[in-house]
Amino acid sequence: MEKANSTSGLIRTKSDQLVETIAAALGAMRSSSPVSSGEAAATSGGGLESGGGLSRKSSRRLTAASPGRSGGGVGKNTHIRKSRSAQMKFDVDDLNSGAALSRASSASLGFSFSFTGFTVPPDEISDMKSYSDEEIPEDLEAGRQKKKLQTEPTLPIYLKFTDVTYKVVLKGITSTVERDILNGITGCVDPGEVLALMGPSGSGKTTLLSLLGGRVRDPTHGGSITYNDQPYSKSLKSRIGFVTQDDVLFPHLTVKETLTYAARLRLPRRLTKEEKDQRATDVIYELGLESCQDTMIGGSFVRGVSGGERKRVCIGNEIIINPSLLFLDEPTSGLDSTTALRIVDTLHDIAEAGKTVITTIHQPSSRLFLKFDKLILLGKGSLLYFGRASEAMVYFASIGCSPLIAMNPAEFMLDLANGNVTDISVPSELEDKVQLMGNSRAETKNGKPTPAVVQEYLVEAYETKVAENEKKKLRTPLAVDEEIKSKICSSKREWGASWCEQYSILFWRGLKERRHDYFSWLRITQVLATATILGLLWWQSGSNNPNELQDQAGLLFFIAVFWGFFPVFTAIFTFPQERAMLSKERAADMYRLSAYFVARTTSDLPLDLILPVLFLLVVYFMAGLRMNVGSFFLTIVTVFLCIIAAQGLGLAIGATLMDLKRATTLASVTVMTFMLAGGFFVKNVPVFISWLRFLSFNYHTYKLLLKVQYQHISHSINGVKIDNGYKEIGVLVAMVIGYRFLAYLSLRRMKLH
Ligand SMILES: Nc1ncnc2c1ncn2[C@@H]1O[C@H](COP(=O)(O)OP(=O)(O)OP(=O)(O)O)[C@@H](O)[C@H]1O
Repeated sequence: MEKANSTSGLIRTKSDQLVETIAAALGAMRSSSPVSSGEAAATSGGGLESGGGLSRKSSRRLTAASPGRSGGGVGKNTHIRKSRSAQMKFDVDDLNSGAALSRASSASLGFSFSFTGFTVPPDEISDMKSYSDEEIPEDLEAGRQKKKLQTEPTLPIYLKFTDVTYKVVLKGITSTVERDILNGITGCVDPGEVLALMGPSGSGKTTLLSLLGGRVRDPTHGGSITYNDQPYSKSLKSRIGFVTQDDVLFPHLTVKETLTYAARLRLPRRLTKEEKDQRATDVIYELGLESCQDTMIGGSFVRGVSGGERKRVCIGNEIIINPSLLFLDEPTSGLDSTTALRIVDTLHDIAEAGKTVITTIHQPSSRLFLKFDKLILLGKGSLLYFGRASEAMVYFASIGCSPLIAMNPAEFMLDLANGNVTDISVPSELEDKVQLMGNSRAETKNGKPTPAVVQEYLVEAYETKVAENEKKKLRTPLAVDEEIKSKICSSKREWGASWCEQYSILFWRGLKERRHDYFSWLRITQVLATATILGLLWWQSGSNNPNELQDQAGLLFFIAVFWGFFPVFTAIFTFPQERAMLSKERAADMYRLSAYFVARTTSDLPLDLILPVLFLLVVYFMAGLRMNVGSFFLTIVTVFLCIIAAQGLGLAIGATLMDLKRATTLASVTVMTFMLAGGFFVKNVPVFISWLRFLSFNYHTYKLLLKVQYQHISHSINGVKIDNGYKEIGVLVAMVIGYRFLAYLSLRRMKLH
């Protein structure tokens, strides 16, 4: 209480002291700001209610004085008192930045505007909710007591981008069209700042974010993007955190498992496993995920954590590496305003620790908007505003665009960027233009300019009034330490774990993620049911005469086909299904592709090998196949070889096509061809197509199974010659390796694309 009193005392004293300075500052501002003289004149009568234009420091002071964030005791109506007194608390810098102009221009429109959204009329103030200490909402209280993540200092990175352009080539049936996605975007962001990229859907936010985050290594983009005045290099990958728009997470892992595996893979090797696990725990507490840490992430078909929690896990996955630069693509989309606020608060804490944070945002609430330091407003790929978020309204007022009714600043700017000027005053310049042109190109039904005309005006206004100034500011050379320079320029990658550790982590992660598939009763029932039906159909079949032999050979051929067919169709899903995760993790240099590939292909083996054993245990004895241990064991080995070879083919098809529809089509044609060429249906294959047999794993498996069962009876069964079997084993082993190598190469190629 004492603290609160002394704080408000300080505020009063400071504001009193500032009163004189304000008048002088306003005078200075009138001459330096791009705002029209009429609006500047209004400033003097604007009053001091607005909090607009608060700098990062001062906006933080304002936040600190709001309920829930306040450390001191608060009494009845203190919320209002504090907000208002905090609004009184601005520096000369803030004034110079034009904060007062915002008030002036809005006051001139008959209402007073503040960056907390709307300024509430005095008679409504008494109705506003205030909090006593006991009443502080749980969520805010949790945020207040949130444990801060302790991390070592990171390399501060100053991100600068000048005249960034990007175009795509759209190939039609008859022609090729080039489409500009970004047209000369310029801006910068310092360590400790949060830059928001705002704009309507399709305005180019994600594209710009991806370019800045080094995710689009497309040489066709123009302009320059530098990190501490150095171009992008591979070593930056481990200093960049990138939270994508879609939550790419494993649905069956728990929150804790997800973050722990990320920590073990991504944190530097010098940290022990315990330290890495501790970091994961710290992040869980930092993001307030402790209550759901043992809950599965969930997905479309699995119930899991909530959308907000999932988003926080995605952020956790990136902040766990203590990145210097953190990029986020719409981290608050689809979340309620309190959860969104909590996420943006977290981003602020991250920035406060010296990191550079860039986030795209769709339609922030006014409370969220207040929290951004810098803002880029995009409209159809063009820059409509770059500068301090708190000065955006002042800027738009200066070019004659102001809200006519109380409006969330973000909503106002998005309307403008969309060219929608309903409830927005347009400059006389633009009105004149509409009247002069007076045609359908410039005018809509209600006499308002068309979106295209508004857009054109905004781009032009920014280019003529602000762009050059901003560019000059960017040109200020930044003193970069040589050591820092070398760290950024280095193209050496730093893996968080050795190859073997990566393999082991990925192997166990794969087992955990697919543990439900492993013990899927459906699969087990399917295999056992097929085995039982086969056993009944071939019940105690013999091999004493050619007819019996032919029947039994049919069973052996079916076994070869069955265990060639299933593995192909399960393996083709492997890489297409994990494509998003693989791209995300490889883009962050989490592991070597070879470690992932070997781990992914071996973590499925235990189940793939258990199922055929179960199958053969049923079929072998029910069908009365050759009764000795050696034959049973060799039958199992033969089926194993067939499974691993067929899996290789499935992996290769999946990895090459990376599209399930095309992959299943190709796989079904291939499997059918191999089955037909397998030596059971056609004995006299024409010479010109006989080579097809040698590609068929069914043929080699069938031959080996015949050899195991009947080598003591005959040298030729059912038209198939039985020899020593080495050739078949050699071909199957070559297929096991060859198809996998092909799959690996395809994955590498996918990365290059
Ligand atoms: N590779 C591409 N090929 C064709 N068009 C593209 C490509 N990449 C981006 N675009 C187009 O560029 C525009 C900007 O896309 P971008 O994803 O950056 O927009 P956005 O502002 O992030 O949108 P949203 O808010 O809806 O996510 C869109 O119209 C999109 O269709």
